[in-house]
Amino acid sequence: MGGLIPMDVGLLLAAGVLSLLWGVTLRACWQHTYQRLQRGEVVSWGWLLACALVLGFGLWSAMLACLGALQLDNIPLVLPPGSLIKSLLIVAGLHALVFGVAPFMPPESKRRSAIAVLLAMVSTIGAALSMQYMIGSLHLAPPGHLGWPGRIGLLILCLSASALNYRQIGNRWRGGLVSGAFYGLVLVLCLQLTSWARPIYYIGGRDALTISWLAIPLAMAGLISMSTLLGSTWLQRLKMRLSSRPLPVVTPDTGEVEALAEATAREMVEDRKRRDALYDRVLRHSAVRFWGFDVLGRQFQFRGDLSLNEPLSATDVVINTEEWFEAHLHPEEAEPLQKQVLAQLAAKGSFDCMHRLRARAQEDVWRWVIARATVVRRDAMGQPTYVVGTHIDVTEHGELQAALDRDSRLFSDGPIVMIRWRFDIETVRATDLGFISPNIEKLWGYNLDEMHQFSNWENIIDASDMQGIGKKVQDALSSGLSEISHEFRVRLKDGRLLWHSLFARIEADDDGGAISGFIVDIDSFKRVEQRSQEQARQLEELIEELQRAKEETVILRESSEFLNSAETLDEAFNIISRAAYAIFPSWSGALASSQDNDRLKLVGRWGEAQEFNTEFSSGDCWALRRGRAHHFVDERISLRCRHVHAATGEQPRPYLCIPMSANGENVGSLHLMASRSLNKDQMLPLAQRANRLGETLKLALSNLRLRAGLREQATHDALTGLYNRRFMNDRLPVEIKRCARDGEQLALAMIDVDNFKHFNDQHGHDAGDAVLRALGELLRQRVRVYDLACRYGGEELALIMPGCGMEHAEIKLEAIRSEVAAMTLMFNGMPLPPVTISVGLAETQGGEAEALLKTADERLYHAKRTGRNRIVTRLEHRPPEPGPSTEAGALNA
Ligand SMILES: Nc1nc2c(ncn2[C@@H]2O[C@H](COP(=O)(O)OP(=O)(O)OP(=O)(O)O)[C@@H](O)[C@H]2O)c(=O)[nH]1
Repeated sequence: MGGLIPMDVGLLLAAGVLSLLWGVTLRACWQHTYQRLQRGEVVSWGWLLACALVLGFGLWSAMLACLGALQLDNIPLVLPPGSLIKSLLIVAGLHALVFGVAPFMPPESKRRSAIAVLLAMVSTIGAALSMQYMIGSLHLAPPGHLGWPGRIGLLILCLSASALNYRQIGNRWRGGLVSGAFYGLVLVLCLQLTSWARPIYYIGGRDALTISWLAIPLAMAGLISMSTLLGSTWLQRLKMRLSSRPLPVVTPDTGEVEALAEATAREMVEDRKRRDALYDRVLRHSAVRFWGFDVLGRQFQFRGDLSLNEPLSATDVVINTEEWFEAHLHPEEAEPLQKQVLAQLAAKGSFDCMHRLRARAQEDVWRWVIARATVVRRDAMGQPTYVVGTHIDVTEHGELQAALDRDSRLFSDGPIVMIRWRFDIETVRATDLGFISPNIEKLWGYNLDEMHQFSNWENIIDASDMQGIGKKVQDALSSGLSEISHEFRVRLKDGRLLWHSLFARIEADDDGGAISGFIVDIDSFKRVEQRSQEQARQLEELIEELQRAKEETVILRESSEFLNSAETLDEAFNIISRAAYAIFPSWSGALASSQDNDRLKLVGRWGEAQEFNTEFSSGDCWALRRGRAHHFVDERISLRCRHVHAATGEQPRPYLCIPMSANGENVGSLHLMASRSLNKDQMLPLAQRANRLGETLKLALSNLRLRAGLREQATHDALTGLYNRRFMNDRLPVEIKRCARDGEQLALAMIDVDNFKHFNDQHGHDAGDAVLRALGELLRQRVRVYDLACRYGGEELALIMPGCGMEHAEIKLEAIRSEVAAMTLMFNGMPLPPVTISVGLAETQGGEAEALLKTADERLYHAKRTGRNRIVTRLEHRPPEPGPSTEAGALNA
């Protein structure tokens, strides 16, 4: 260090120790002041004064250090050049430059720290330049120059001292090295500035003066910055003093001072208790506890209820971190929370976190807590040393949140669609969809944009269902009701059609109306309901069917009984038409009877069965062709009979055709026409019923035929179809008596074919039979309904004519005789010769049948004897006359 500082080891050590002591003092002063200010406590005037003095001393020393670096030995105002004290002061001042400024570096703000350092540098440089000017202008002597060995030695000295000092204060070697490096940099910069300034200084007084003007503002800036820092501290203190209660005036009397001090102390204790009580009450009701965490000591300090639901303790609780974690933290939370906290503590920078944890309230009772933390103290390297925070019990909030989440999930994911739309009061048409819950997309497949387009709703909700809702709204508005419910179908986006139900409230205001409510899917319920309704309907139908079947059975049984008693087909048809009308009450119908040549003719009609032709052949009806009931529903699925007609371009109503056969022979048919259109399913049970009717008719008609056949056989002659002799013998006395009772005559004609033996011999017995059949047919056709034509035996016939006298009987028989004589019969394709008949005619009124028969027979005999082919009404003796020229007559002649 040249001639300025002796390169003496003792001196260096002394300088180091002194600088160390001074730096520690300065640091302690300012740290104490700073911490008090941070806690909002009042800093005493003594501390402030001490800090100011130490800082001022440091600043002045810094200036001296700069001067020393400039080798300005001749500083007359301060100390003799080269003295030990001066040297020590120079080293101490340089060291103080860094540590004097350090307390003004708030740990939380790097920016403010940088500003403080900058200000210190500026002020130091300014002061040095300004001093250089002052001294230079006085002595005009070139300053000495500190060589590089001196500079390096000084730098090593400062680095060592600084590092030791910082280690002492901040307990960190790294911090010491950083601060020492900074210190050395400042020193080197000052020395370099001196070297640069020297040539300028030698130019002359005027230029030096120019530089001094530059130096003066720099020095002033340094002083102002220091004053500002000090002033702000003082102002803060003043502000805190003004806001606090004025301190009692201290009187010179010692006793009074003591009493006052005691009273003040008591008052302060009471005040502290009140504050604690208030603080505890607030804590108790706020479910908040405060805590502090000593990072280095790994201890928690709690202020408030440890378990969050037990009475608060006024005293603070200090507990080891691990113990607290074990005792109060949920096992699932401990590990992740520890990791999280340690990671945040290890990280540089701010520490402000919030997390949720489960803390033990009682044994097996856990409560959710939100923990918030912030760093309030850091070491010189900015690492957190003390963290404060709060624990807020959010269990209820958590439960509420969970409930809200559940509600929200129900709202957004649930099966209920919330909806609100506005509508026009007059038309009840929807005008605006105000709201629809977002779960609509999940439930119906349509997104919210699609739902907000009301025109799309026609595709989504059936028009009739929408009208139904509109009608409900209208009814509610007119009746003053405010609530509606309606079931309707929704077509989902995937095409499914599902039943939904709307439950809504109607509000009307000046702008129109609004409907708010919810829609739920009731499709499964609806389907079950529909199924049960369908089953109930089917059951009802079954019961109805059974009832109908029962009634039908009664009708059929009664009809069968009547049919069994019927003697003729006419009677049977009458019974059948009544039965059909009873079984098919709403149907119209027609009854057809078989005629000759496979033709059928309607013999009865009821209702409006105009579509059935009055005459048709059996081939026109599918039922007659197939021998079983036939039904027609419509042209697409059924075959229509030719005997059923309809207007051009139209098709007939559904109808049924039921054949009526007896012993394999069609005797007629029953035709029924529905009053309305039916489908196939509706028609099938009716067709079955018609089949049952057909089968019953078939049976009854067969019985009728059987009975008729037996009766015919018993009373009729098989060859001629005339009544037989037994019938005649039975009926003749009855008819004679009936006529006698009515006062009428009865005529009896005995008719015999002339020369029939010869005819048989000539043309064969079959030809003779044909003659007899033709005679029987002729008699049936020519006599009145109440006349009885009988075959008396062989070729002899008889005709009983009740209520008929001889005169009319003769006329009648004469006509028959003439017709027989003129009749030409064909047999085997060949004409047969004509035959004649002879007739014996007699009459009676109440006489005996035998006598009448005898008389008639005698007169027949007489006719034979008197020439045949004639009618004899009385016995008279006259010669026989030749008959007409017939083969029989010729033979007879
Ligand atoms: N083909 C046919 N012939 C019958 C039937 N019944 C009776 N005859 C015949 O009729 C004939 C009756 O003959 P007669 O009684 O001798 O009398 P006739 O030949 O008609 O002579 P007159 O009665 O005197 O004119 C007999 O030859 C019988 O066989 C019948 O049912 N069919």
